[in-house]
Amino acid sequence: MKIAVLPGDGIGTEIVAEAVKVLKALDLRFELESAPVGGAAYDVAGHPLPEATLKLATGADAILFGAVGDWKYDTLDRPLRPEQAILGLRKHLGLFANFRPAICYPQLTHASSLKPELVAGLDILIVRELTGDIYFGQPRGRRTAVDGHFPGAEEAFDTMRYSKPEIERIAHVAFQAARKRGGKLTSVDKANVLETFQFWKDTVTEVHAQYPDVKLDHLYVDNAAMQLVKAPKAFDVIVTGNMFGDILSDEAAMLTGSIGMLPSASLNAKNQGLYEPSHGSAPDIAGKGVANPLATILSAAMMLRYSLNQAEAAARIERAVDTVLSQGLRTGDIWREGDTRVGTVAMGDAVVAALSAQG
Ligand SMILES: NC(=O)c1ccc[n+]([C@@H]2O[C@H](COP(=O)([O-])OP(=O)(O)OC[C@H]3O[C@@H](n4cnc5c(N)ncnc54)[C@H](O)[C@@H]3O)[C@@H](O)[C@H]2O)c1
Ligand SMILES: CC(C)[C@H](C(=O)O)[C@@H](O)C(=O)O
Ligand SMILES: [Mg+2]
Repeated sequence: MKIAVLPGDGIGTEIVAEAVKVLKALDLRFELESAPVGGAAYDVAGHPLPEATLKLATGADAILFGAVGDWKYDTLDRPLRPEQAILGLRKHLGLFANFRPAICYPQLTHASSLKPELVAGLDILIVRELTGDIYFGQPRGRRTAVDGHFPGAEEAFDTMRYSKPEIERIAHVAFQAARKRGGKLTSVDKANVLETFQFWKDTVTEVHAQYPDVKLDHLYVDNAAMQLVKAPKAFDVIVTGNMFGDILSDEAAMLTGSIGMLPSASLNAKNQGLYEPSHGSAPDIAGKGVANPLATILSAAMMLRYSLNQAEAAARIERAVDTVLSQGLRTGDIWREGDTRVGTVAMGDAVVAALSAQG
């Protein structure tokens, strides 16, 4: 089993180091090989996704990814910015199915942005389509407007588009996930305004015919954003497009206590996967040793389960995370009065200690 380790920049290097430590503490045989990506790769190789990094990722059984991006690269041409590395990996590897589970650990109900009773027992799954939508639609660019409110003015444009097979395959993934869970799927769209999302809604409805055991409902994205903070436990699985999924998953993260708690898995048709926390490189806290590594550690657990066929080892990591939270250990983002505040490394060490205590 070969794991490509791509820490990236910002807190990426700090959090991935902890996840690697946890993986090495398991009694498993795998080969870990690291490569620079994002700003770190731009700094040494002049490109955020160098050929060698892409080759390593392509040949690996799974990829453990940290985070990329920093405001200091914002003046670069778009193709050279760190974020293009993660977008490029998703596109090159066909990682269309992104799973973002928002689980509120019982120990963290008081760290949630919502009242504890609204999030106690929360366990929802966002299935985000990851290789289409306005993120990748062509054409895009800048030009002189020939019509619109200001003809003759400079304008910028992107294209929102989804093909039927793209919607069908993510719908199948989501229905199957819902079938294994609570049997309820909510498709989130903006069909009242956008043709792309009327097509999305129609297509998801058609695919539903193959999953009569799953209850399907549809919500407009603005209502979904509101319902997520009003009654998040009413959801089970949410399926949505690339951009809405990006936004709703950050919102859902705060229900669990912090964006530092939300792992993710991005899978392709061959079940090859890239595993990364849902958050970014957090330039505001990078280098300070305070970032929460648990989303990355939990992403490593998802990697063991989904790509490496090691469900038992995955469960061990999840139990170890539960243990450190029960011990009252908290990084700053989830710390509340009475908890023990720890840094990134101490949190990783505690997870390793909890693993060895399992025997
Ligand atoms: N997949 C990725 O690599 C990814 C994801 C999101 C954003 N980004 C990029 O990251 C950069 C920063 O973006 P942003 O600030 O909008 O989002 P961000 O997710 O990096 O940070 C948002 C806020 O959450 C906090 N935060 C994030 N992760 C944390 C953790 N593990 N522990 C504690 N606090 C944490 C940060 O300190 C910040 O206050 C941008 O360049 C953005 O494009 C990359
Ligand atoms: C960094 C950025 C391109 C990325 C996205 O928008 O998909 C991030 O926000 C995420 O959620 O993984
Ligand atoms: Mg995001």
